[in-house]
Amino acid sequence: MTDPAPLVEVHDSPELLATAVAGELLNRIADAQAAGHVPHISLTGGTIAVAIHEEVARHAPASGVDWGAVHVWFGDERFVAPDSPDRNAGQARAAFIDAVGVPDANVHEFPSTADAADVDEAAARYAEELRAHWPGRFDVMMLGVGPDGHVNSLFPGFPQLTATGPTAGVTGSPKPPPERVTLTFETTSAAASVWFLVSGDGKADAVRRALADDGSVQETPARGVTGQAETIWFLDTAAASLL
Ligand SMILES: O=C1O[C@H](COP(=O)(O)O)[C@@H](O)[C@H](O)[C@H]1O
Repeated sequence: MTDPAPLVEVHDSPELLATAVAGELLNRIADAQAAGHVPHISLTGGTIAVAIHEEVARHAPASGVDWGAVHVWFGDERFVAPDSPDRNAGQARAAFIDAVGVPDANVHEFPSTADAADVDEAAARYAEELRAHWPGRFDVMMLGVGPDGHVNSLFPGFPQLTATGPTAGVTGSPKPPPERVTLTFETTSAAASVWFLVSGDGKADAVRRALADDGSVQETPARGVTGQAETIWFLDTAAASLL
């Protein structure tokens, strides 16, 4: 079976993009729960992700979502202190997780520098977390995209692009902070729905390269992720300007 062709949805502003994605995410979670399923979602870090998370918090009360029956994962993490403002998990907690009340047992954070000696140990510990608590499928995986085409902490030309195993440690990241931990393509390939979230003209060329008929994953890592059921590119007009 071939993966379905990616869909592109363009919104007039980053704010409208954030509201639309948040609404769609709440609908997907509520629908999955109505069908008797416990959804597992994977979050991304980055600017537009925080705006989306804040919209999730704003619309959560009317959504009918049972936050006690949702599992939250992270696509990548900066390997920093637990209270560092750089932590993707800390940003997501502040934006919506703590406000909506997902139980701590269902929030699967990557280890921080307080929990692991180095990025490789942190990656191994997250792989163990996946083995223990993940059903082998994400309902929705949200992915920010860097101007260089990176997703999660999978950077152009870096060895993690061909790593085997579910997770990988990263050192010398071109985007600070330099030490990170990431899901690999082996794990991102288990997402039913992959949603790319991209805002701003600084990302327009990365979006163009990712959606072009040809090109390489080594140059544009975003080309390496597709959803089993759907792949949607949620863009604002600036990010879509070179399509
Ligand atoms: O460092 C990261 O960057 C990307 C994209 O972030 P953005 O601010 O350019 O939108 C993000 O997807 C990733 O999770 C994060 O660790």
